[in-house]
Amino acid sequence: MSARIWIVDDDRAVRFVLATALREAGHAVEDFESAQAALGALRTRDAAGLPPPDLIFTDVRMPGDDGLALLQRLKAAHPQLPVIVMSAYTDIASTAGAFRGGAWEFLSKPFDLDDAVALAARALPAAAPAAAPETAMSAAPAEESAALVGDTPAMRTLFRSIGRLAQAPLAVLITGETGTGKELVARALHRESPRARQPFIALNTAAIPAELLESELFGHEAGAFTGASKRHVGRFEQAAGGTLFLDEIGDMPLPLQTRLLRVLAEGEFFRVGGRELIRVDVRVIAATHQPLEALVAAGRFRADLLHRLDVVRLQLPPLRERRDDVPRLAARFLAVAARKLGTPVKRLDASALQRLRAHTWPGNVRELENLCWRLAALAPDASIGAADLEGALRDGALHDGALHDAASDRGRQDRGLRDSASRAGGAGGDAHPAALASAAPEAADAWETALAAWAQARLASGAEALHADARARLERVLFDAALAHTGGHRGAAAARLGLGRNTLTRRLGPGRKRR
Ligand SMILES: Nc1ncnc2c1ncn2[C@@H]1O[C@H](COP(=O)(O)OP(=O)(O)OP(=O)(O)O)[C@@H](O)[C@H]1O
Repeated sequence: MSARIWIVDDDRAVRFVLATALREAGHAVEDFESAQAALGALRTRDAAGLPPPDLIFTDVRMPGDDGLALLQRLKAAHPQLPVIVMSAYTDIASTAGAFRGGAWEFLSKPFDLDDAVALAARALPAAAPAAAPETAMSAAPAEESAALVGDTPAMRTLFRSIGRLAQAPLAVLITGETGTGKELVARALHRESPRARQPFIALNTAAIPAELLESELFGHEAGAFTGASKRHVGRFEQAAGGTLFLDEIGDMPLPLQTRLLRVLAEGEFFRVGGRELIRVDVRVIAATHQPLEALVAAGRFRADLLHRLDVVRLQLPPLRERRDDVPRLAARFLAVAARKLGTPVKRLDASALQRLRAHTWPGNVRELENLCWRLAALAPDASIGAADLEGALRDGALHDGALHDAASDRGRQDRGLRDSASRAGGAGGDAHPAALASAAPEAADAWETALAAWAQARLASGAEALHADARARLERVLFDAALAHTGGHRGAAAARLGLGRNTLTRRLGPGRKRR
């Protein structure tokens, strides 16, 4: 099919090669070196009663009006006109900006000419009506939008998908190994969506004890169960109007899966112990490092829930499949670490980069991030060589669980620690899990993660007197464990705990049976 296609780009070489390829494909092509020139030509056609071109390719960064401003004007005058936005800047802010403005497709530069011609062929008959530009624009500054680092083909494809998906209110399932950036992607989807000004609420299903999960998700009324002294607003309600990110969805207990499915289908629910029907508009983004199909086959995950969550799937590639991103990720992490540690920025020399390229990264980007923090804190010189890496990689393997299959659990623990550190506020927010783990290896124990999650949940729900509550729970667990160990013998249990017998007895309270 022959069509009238315009190309707008200040780069003459791009105009030339693209126009030539499109002409060879049988199209009538005109090219313009600026947005103003193209708009002038469009006005002339409009005035003469001639139809607009069938398709426009435009670059983003050009002197004068940029491609996104051009897109806006084109869409205002001719909403049906398909526009393909081209750019070397494939960050999420650019791709999302293009799709938000109504772009038909985003073409990363440099591109393959055959791909560009094929894209044009698809755009011409398909020419779907463009989405109206959203009024609720992202409030995030460009720098923050670029938080997801990557320039490999896999990441460019991902950024394009994020830019496109952010506009659609579809359920998204993010899959990928631990540490590949699933949560970061979920945040980007939210930040670039029309919901950006509403809350983004994350819940790590694996980090919350199963018995607390239901009330965490849906809230509870005062008196709903022992210990529920006040009404608690669940994550669904907290996320009203925004996005709820359910991480490690594969770990959700089956009964709760059933409840979640019903809520997703009906858009309404009762708080635990409540009678008031709560309606909320929430976009759910789920993530998992587990093969959910296999869990379905094993009867551990509901097939119908999978279908509801898995409307669109984003598969994040492991770092070993995009090793070209390692240097820029490392540079970013070293810079961030230096800023937070207040030290000069360190750099990896060629030998170090080569060594990192050879690494298999079982802990993915998180492993690299932790390594960079260790190096920022511990490497002796500003220039980091391959020799400096050996110790750090070895430590990392131990701390990140990279030598074992524990990478995913460790990842969760790291995050639990970081969350609790950052919620502690002030300088604590800058403490990095790797630094904490190096200082006190036992700090990464799972129970601290669970405690952090519990504390966060309680704080989020407005609970007070947390310390007393936590201490009571800690003691109960410790006492029970020690008593179980000593066959219920209080004296022996107290001795093992390093407490006096009377202290133990007093703290156990009158309700406990003696031995
Ligand atoms: N492309 C990226 N650019 C910059 N930082 C990244 C990128 N991907 C991941 N990270 C960083 O790596 C760490 C792990 O990312 P994230 O928590 O999103 O991974 P995840 O896949 O959700 O992990 P898990 O499966 O363990 O929950 C985070 O600190 C995140 O900021």
